[in-house]
Amino acid sequence: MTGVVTAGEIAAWWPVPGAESHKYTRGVVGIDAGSPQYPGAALLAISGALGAGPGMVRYLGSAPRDLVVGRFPSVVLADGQVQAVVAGSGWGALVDAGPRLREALERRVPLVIDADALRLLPADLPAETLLTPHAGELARLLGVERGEIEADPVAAAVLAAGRFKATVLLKGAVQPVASPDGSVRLALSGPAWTAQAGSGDVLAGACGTLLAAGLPAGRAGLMAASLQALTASRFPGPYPPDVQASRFPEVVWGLLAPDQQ
Ligand SMILES: NC(=O)C1=CN([C@@H]2O[C@H](COP(=O)(O)OP(=O)(O)OC[C@H]3O[C@@H](n4cnc5c(N)ncnc54)[C@H](O)[C@@H]3O)[C@@H](O)[C@H]2O)[C@@H](O)CC1
Ligand SMILES: Nc1ncnc2c1ncn2[C@@H]1O[C@H](COP(=O)(O)OP(=O)(O)O)[C@@H](O)[C@H]1O
Repeated sequence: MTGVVTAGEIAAWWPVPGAESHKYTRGVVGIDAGSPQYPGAALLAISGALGAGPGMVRYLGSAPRDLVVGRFPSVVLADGQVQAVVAGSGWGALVDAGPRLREALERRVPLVIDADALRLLPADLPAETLLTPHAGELARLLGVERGEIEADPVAAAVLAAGRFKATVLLKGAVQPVASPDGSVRLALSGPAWTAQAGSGDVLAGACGTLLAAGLPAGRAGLMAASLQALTASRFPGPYPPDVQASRFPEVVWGLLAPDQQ
């Protein structure tokens, strides 16, 4: 049986800062998303990362830097220590994905591998790697038709996690998170308002923040996907994905302190 994660589990796992916390202990997430071809993907991934409550976001990608700090002044452009990296969203054809992914791997921290970085997975992925394909990307990775993935997303996620020895969050209407040991859980589901260009980039950013906070990849995937779904349930309507991400904190607070809502 495949269990659905509960709101209570998400609240219990949420990384709440303590009195002694500082930005580096809360977790620094490096975002290598976006490019001159897809600059918006950088902003979307950053909006998702910030909405999940990181200690710091470093921008490591190739989108125009003025665009990034003009929109998000808390983002640090200087390279340095990170505890997790999000790689691949919006790289497009202008980023040389092989060297770029190797650079991310050389940091030896947990990774979210999304979108264009999923085209060239190395044989040995680090522990706590989270792959975030949609059905089209997973079909390409497994060399099967997309319909096969959509017919049984849970089986497809389990197959992929075993094959790539990494945790797999398969995006879509039903969102299984499968681990290499064969276990699988479903994220909470939400309305299909989230099915819009850029929601995946937001989700990757949120996953990165939770990995940087030290959560195992499976929990990070379940928490971030559920947070996005819960936000779309609480704030239904055609909000763009970065606006949805800006409401994440209210939803997190609702999980942590339900009686104060
Ligand atoms: N504002 C931006 O800058 C955005 C940039 N994006 C970037 O755009 C590039 C292309 O991404 P795409 O995903 O469109 O293209 P891909 O070429 O990776 O995938 C397209 C194929 O997958 C199928 N597919 C797409 N989404 C699916 C889903 N959720 N379920 C099932 N099948 C699906 C499509 O039917 C198509 O066959 C990536 O680099 C991506 O990160 C997108 O994330 C959208 C927003
Ligand atoms: N039917 C649906 N119901 C709810 N959420 C959905 C549905 N379809 C897709 N999503 C969400 O939309 C996002 C789509 O991601 P993706 O296809 O990678 O988009 P993009 O690359 O354009 O950002 C994911 O976050 C997924 O959770």
